[in-house]
Amino acid sequence: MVALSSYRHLASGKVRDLYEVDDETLLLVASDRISAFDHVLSTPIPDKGRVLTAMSVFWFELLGGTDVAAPPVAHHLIAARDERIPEEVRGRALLVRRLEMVPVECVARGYLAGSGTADYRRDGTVCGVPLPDGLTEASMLPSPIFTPATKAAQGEHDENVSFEAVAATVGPELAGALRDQTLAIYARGAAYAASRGLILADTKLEFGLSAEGTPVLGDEVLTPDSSRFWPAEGYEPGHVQPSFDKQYVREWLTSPASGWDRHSGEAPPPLPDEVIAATRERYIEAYTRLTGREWPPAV
Ligand SMILES: C[C@H](c1ccccc1)n1cc(-c2ncnc(N)c2C#N)cn1
Repeated sequence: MVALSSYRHLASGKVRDLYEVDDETLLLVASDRISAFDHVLSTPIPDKGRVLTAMSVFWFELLGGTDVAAPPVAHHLIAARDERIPEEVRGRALLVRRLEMVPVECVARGYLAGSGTADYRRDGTVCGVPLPDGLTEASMLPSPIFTPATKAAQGEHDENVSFEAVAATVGPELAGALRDQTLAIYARGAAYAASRGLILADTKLEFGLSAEGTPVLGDEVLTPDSSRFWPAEGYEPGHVQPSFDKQYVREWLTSPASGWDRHSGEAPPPLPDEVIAATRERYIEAYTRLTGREWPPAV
């Protein structure tokens, strides 16, 4: 049995780690860590890594399948079960093909939220895309838009950039292909989520390049960490929507019970057991509602 320590550690994000298995193969590990208000919390959410990994696998299979309605999406997933996946991370790690990653955060938005709302309020556009007057927080957009960003250093926010800036960086042909793939994947994810009573407000995808220079979907896909999921019941534009997965965490951290001031710059306090348990249940509910599969998945 191989140990995780036998793989070279390549990178760590807020809640994920990346290791080298061999020249062509990487191990993408999802931790149980959770971030909120730009802090990685000190209390993990049991099973969060496994649930989000299973969700990515579901989407890779759906998008990469031979569904006649849409061409299969090229992606980096090799295996979710493999003897090269160490026991200690089994179920929350994916064997993926090493790609030459494109340095663009490929974001699609069907609704106005987060930095999209801030940009819109400033000048009526998001990433240079003009939007109609009169939109508000959580408004549904006339049609989904591609709003790329450049990856910021850890702890900083990504910077929204125009399509033209992406074209200047990677060339107009690849920029167009990234936009088309991002919007196509968002559309399929949003339609599927809607059929399960969930709104996919936006998502962030990362791509690498095939030998022919075409986009290959990498990273995690359409998870609550890379996307905003809102319960369709209760959707109402005009205010920040409850996050499907992090609402309990956010409400407790901003309640007097936590004793924490989110604007203090101090680290948040540990979460109480009942918030941890309720959040774990929300991740499992997101998985079962989206996929229609039982939790835990059959081994
Ligand atoms: C942003 C993300 C990351 C994940 C986990 C921890 C820190 C960063 N990342 C993914 C790659 C990457 N590189 C080459 N081939 C690939 N197939 C992938 C993927 N996925 C590089 N960085």
